[in-house]
Amino acid sequence: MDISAGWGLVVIGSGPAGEAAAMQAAKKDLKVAIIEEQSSLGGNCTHWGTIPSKALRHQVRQVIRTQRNPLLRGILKPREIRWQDLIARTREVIDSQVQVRTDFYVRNRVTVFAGRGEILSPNEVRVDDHEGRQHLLKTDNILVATGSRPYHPEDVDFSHPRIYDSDTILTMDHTPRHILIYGAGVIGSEYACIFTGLGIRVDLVNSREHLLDFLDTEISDALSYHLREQGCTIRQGEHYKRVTADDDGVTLELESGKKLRADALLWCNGRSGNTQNIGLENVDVKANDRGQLKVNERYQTETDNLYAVGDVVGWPSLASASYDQGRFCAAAIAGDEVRQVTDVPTGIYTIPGISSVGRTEQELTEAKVPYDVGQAFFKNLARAQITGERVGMLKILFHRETLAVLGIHCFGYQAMEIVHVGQAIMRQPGENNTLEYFIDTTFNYPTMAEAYRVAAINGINRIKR
Ligand SMILES: Cc1cc2nc3c(=O)[nH]c(=O)nc-3n(C[C@H](O)[C@H](O)[C@H](O)COP(=O)(O)OP(=O)(O)OC[C@H]3O[C@@H](n4cnc5c(N)ncnc54)[C@H](O)[C@@H]3O)c2cc1C
Ligand SMILES: NC(=O)c1ccc[n+]([C@@H]2O[C@H](COP(=O)([O-])OP(=O)(O)OC[C@H]3O[C@@H](n4cnc5c(N)ncnc54)[C@H](O)[C@@H]3O)[C@@H](O)[C@H]2O)c1
Repeated sequence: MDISAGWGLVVIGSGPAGEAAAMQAAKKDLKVAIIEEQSSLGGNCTHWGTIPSKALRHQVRQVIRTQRNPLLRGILKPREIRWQDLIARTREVIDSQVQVRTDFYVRNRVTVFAGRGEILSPNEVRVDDHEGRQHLLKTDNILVATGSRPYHPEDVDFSHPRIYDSDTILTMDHTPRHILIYGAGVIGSEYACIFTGLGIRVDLVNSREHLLDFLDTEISDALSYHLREQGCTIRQGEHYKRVTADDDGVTLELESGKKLRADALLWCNGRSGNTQNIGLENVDVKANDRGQLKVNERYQTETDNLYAVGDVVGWPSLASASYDQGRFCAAAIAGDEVRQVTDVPTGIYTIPGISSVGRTEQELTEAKVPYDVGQAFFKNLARAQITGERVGMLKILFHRETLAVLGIHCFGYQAMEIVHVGQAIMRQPGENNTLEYFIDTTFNYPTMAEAYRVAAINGINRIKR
């Protein structure tokens, strides 16, 4: 075994959380090693989650836009597009991301171990590398950034070639005409839009009563409406009883007695933290029943120099937040101020997309906050008319007396980008957080961001009536 000592931080996992922590620790002059068991860096985010799903969505949006454009309509037939071809283009994006990320480690002199990491004690990690060698790393601190994987109930046969999860769907070598999606969380809803955009029949089965019920109700209803309009059948409040598959397709039997049959099934119901066989028993740390670790405000587990960030600690389980958690954790290890990730915006890449930050109307009503609403409908904006992206709205929730912005909820073209304009104002201290900013500031024209001025004027007019 190859033994090395003097490491300041050993990171297990090279997703957004591990990468950001490794870079931050290196900037703080710690001697850093990172261990990754996949054949290239970037984590599940780059290889199986965020990046491939967003690259697929982008291509499908281009197809949809082509269909809407009278000059281009007919050039492309969505039903003739092969899933494998979309995946091939997606691979190009993944490869570019891997290259960029690999360079970060080289430039910041972080040592990469390609293999599986296992914690032996609070100061020792063993690596079983891909060449069959073993390395023992002696370190002051260990960071678990092992991410998550799709949750697999035991009674569903995921080895069957017609049953997929959000990882294996990227290896599907045929283009189904009809797909069942079980689980209408963020992953299920995003993939439902990707498949309906390709003209594939989708049955989206939701175990809850409303789609994405943590969202503003109007926006969640608008998403249901648009998904249905695009040909997706949404079945709410349904639970699976049995999944059976054969050479020709899959049957999903529901507890309500319904039997749904299609060419393939995509299972999108939940994720589990990757904490199995990483040596937690050697440091007296236990994961919960979803494989997640409990951490304090410094991202520290019950063992002093053992830290955890990213999906493995549960909420919010987003790449966006994982980058910040990794950075904040490494800074705290290096002795900087302790910072936590809060006020995370929601960015859901359905078609149309959804984004929000701050509180919802339901939450403000429950908390008895005197608020009002300013709205802008995209169909009235010049930019939306030019691009033909007329579906959507921006809703600003603000305090009726102080005019402080309390929540931004956006649905439609560029929603995930324009939410940040409102977020920047919401983050201003005291009286600087004001709806009036959008009225007193000149915005470029014609832009989607103009929606802020329209919505703010609409809101002010309501309270001055
Ligand atoms: C389909 C899908 C779409 C998503 N879309 C978005 C989105 O649009 N926006 C967003 O913000 N988030 C999105 N997410 C969530 C986001 O991908 C995750 O929150 C993010 O990947 C978590 O980062 P992480 O660093 O914790 O771990 P991961 O990205 O899961 O990476 C963990 C890494 O650790 C490695 N590892 C595990 N165990 C070991 C071990 N013992 N030794 C060595 N290496 C190990 C794994 O191989 C993996 O590479 C999406 C997720 C999915 C599944
Ligand atoms: N655009 C985005 O931000 C984006 C896109 C895709 C995924 N994600 C993230 O990926 C995560 C997974 O999303 P999802 O749609 O699969 O599921 P979800 O988190 O919405 O959960 C779906 C259902 O599965 C249950 N569940 C979750 N984990 C379980 C487990 N380990 N065991 C048993 N039941 C479990 C949940 O209670 C829920 O009823 C979310 O945290 C989401 O934030 C984000």
